[in-house]
Parts: sequence; structure tokens; C-alpha cells
Amino acid sequence: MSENKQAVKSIEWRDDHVRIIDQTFLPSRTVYCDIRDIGQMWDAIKKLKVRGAPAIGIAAAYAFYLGIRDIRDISFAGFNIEAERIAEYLASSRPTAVNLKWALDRILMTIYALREKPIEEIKAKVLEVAQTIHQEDIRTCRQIGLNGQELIPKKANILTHCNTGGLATGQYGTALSMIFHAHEEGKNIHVWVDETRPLLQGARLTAWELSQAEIPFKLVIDSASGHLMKSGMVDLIVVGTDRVAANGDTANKIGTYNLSVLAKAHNIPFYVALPLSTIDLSLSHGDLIPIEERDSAEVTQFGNARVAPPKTATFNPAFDVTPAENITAFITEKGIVRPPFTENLKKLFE
Ligand SMILES: CSC[C@H]1O[C@H](OP(=O)(O)O)[C@H](O)[C@@H]1O
Repeated sequence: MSENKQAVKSIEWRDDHVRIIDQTFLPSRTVYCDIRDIGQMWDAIKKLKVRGAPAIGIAAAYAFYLGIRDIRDISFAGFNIEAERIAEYLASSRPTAVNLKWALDRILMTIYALREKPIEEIKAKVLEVAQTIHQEDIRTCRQIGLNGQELIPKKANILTHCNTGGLATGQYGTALSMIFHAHEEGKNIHVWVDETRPLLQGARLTAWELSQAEIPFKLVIDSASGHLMKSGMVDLIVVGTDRVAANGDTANKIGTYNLSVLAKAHNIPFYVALPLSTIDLSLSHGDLIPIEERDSAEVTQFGNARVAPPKTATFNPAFDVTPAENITAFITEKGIVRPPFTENLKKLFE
């Protein structure tokens, strides 16, 4: 894919700090935010200034370095205790996307392996690992897009939910990477973009990314998806994910489960695109995936406009879990994974 089509980089390491696009300002303004300390990044992840499972993992890896950068005159044991405290603090920002824990664990393992080395050397290695996680993700997301092409016919109406593009990853994205690459290969595709209440990642971010890439799309309200499928207007559905359990149960943005049930009822292929870093084999099934609940204001307000009476009680889960039996296949950087998922997801790591 030509680089310019996917110029958007949601996150970058710049000399001594992290620069992110503050996604809460999109699509009206492209605002960059320079993150210089761990607390600032915790807040950015919590408030979805940086968001999307892979991007959260990359952001946390850089934040880990920001957290240890100024530690001096300490024993390795003391440094270890600080490192574990930092990992626990960053993990508390958002619970569902396993990429956060995956990246933090990868850095902790790096530190443990360097126990005899000088602290300054360990710090340098942590930054190097964060940059490696970032660069690996860019390559991985491009490969996901390429691997998914056999599932996208020359002409297709594709429905997608939330945002899974360059903004949610190091670059390219996951489900959107399949769409970007299909367009680049000259396929005649059209995308139905779910607005994705309550934070409108579809309307604000996916519409913005598809516009930048000049890919034909129409924005629809979430509750239109059933009508589209019943009317034969959807050829396939592709979404991202924040955590896949060992049996293939999949946590993704709230509303994904609804789509999967409708897809099954209408015999429409339902695909999940993801990097291996989003698979959590330690959880046997999806009921074990922690589901983030977010503030009431996201439901009772639309921007700054109140849409419900004051003191309205709400329930605002940010994710739901799609059972493996509703999923046609997973698209990963190692290829397409079909049922039986328990067996075939495990094989990806052998
Ligand atoms: C490529 S992972 C994108 C994934 O993350 C989104 O969640 P959020 O916007 O809350 O970070 C959503 O679940 C997407 O599918």
C-alpha cells in the first residue's frame, strides 16, 4: 500500500517523548499531544486520546520507559519493585484490551532477563523494546490486510464497527487494513460504517480514515445494521477485537455481538481481524474477559448536549463478547484461522 494513503500515525516516539494524535478532537481537528510522563499517558489511554488495542499496547510500552527513565541510584531489586509497580499502574488504565498487559509483560520479562546489567543499560533496552513493539505492529497490521484479501471478493459491500485503522494501531489497522488493501488492489468495495455509540469511533474516526483513503463508504446508525443485512446490502462483516480467549470467544466494541447474531441469521460471513498480541490463551473462554464499564456521561450526553434527564441511571459497558460459534474466521498476520478455533488458535503460537 502506498504510504501516503496511510500517512496517519496515531503515535510516534520523538527524541525524548511520545507524540500522539489526540483522537478526542477528530474529525474536526487534528491535535497532537506530547506525552512526557507516565501519568499523562495513563490519562490519555483512559480518556481514549489514544485508543485501539494495538495502539494502547504501544502507548503503554513507551509509557513504561517514561516511568523508569528518571530512576537512579537503586539496586536491581529496588528497580524491579518499581518496574512492577509501573506495570500495575499502567494496566489499571483500561482492562479489556489484552495488548496493554501483553506489552507490559514483554517489557517486564526484558527487565528480568537483564538482572545483572547496569540500570542505565536496562532503561535503554526498555525503550528499544517499546520501539520494536511499535515497528512490529506496523508490519503485522500490513500483513493482516494482505492475508485478508482472499476473503474479500472483487466487488463487496463490507460492514464494519468502531475504528480499527491506523488510529487504533501503529499504522494501517486490522479490519480496516483489509479494507485499505482491498481498495489498493483495485477491488470495487463500499463500506457501511457503523457510527458506534456512545463515543462514535465509527462516525468520527473510521469515516475520517476512509475519507483520507478516498474509499467509498456510507455512515449508518448502529441500529440500521439489521435492516442492511435483511435487505441483502451486506456481503461480509469485518471487525477488530480487544481480546480473544483460547476458544475464540471475542471481546470487541459494544454492539459487535449484536452484529454477529444478525450475520448468523442472514448467513453473512463474520470476520475478526487481529494481531497475535490480541489473543489471550490464558483465558479458556470469553466469560473470563474483563469488560470495561465507562462513565454515565458518555450515554447521557452527546458531546456537551444532555440527552437524558439529570441523574439518569445508566449501564455503559464499552465491550461485549461474541461467542466463537458466531465467527466465520480470524485474520491474523500468520494467516486465516478457521474452526476449530481452540485447536487452530493454539497452533499460531507453536
Ligand atoms: C484494532 S483494535 C480496535 C478496537 O479497539 C476499539 O476499542 P476502543 O475504541 O474503546 O479502544 C474497538 O473495540 C476496536 O475494535
